[in-house]
Amino acid sequence: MTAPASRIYCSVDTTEIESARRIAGQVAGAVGGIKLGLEFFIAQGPAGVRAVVGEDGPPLFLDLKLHDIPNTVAGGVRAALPLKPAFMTIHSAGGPAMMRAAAETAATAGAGRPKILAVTVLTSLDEGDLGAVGQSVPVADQVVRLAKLAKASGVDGVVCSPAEVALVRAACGPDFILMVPGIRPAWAATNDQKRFMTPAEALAAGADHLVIGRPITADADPAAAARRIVAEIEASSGGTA
Ligand SMILES: O=c1ccn([C@@H]2O[C@H](COP(=O)(O)O)[C@@H](O)[C@H]2O)c(=O)[nH]1
Repeated sequence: MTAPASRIYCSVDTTEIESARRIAGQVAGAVGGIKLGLEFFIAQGPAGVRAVVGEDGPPLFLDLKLHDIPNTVAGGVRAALPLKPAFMTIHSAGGPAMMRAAAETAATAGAGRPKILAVTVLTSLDEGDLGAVGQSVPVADQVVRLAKLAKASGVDGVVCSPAEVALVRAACGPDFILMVPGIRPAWAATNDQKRFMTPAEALAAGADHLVIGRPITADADPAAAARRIVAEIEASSGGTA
């Protein structure tokens, strides 16, 4: 079984390069990679990303959640290829042609291509929120529906909450990548996350990777928080995680 630390992407949500570099340095070795998303990318762009992860830095999860017409999303993926992200995100709600365009564009980068992950239903949403946007279905049904569509559209995996991991795994098979935010240790604030579980619960359900931000980055000692999470995972799995 892969070491738990290597399965954690620390979400560094800040507008500041120095703060991002500091956190990335603090958690190095205690997590497997760094996730940079909209907040950082809008403020600092590709040069900021390079300043944080560099050429030989930790694996990069570039979480830009692209959602546009196929040609525009393909262009966004193409423009990101020089950053060599391990993972990139698009929204599954963009539809099959958009997802296929993203996957085909990523494939042009060859063996080191980014894996394309399709966001299903954001972990900050519950059934009431889905109803408000006209999707009056159980959240789990919608997540599984979008995950199957994503798989059929050629992407590498999805972003889903821990609550749907087992269902998506059963529907999409062992090789489909499940990147899972909405992770909250029992001692952490839930913030704006509505569908969440502990790190150990998410891994036991079948998650491949965990996305963890504020429980680590808002802690006075991010490295200690990351190590505490890894220790809790190891303890819960009896050392087999
Ligand atoms: O459904 C989703 C998709 C992406 N995210 C991102 O993950 C992190 C979570 O950060 P926390 O501080 O651990 O809540 C954040 O960057 C989101 O943009 C998500 O939470 N849910």
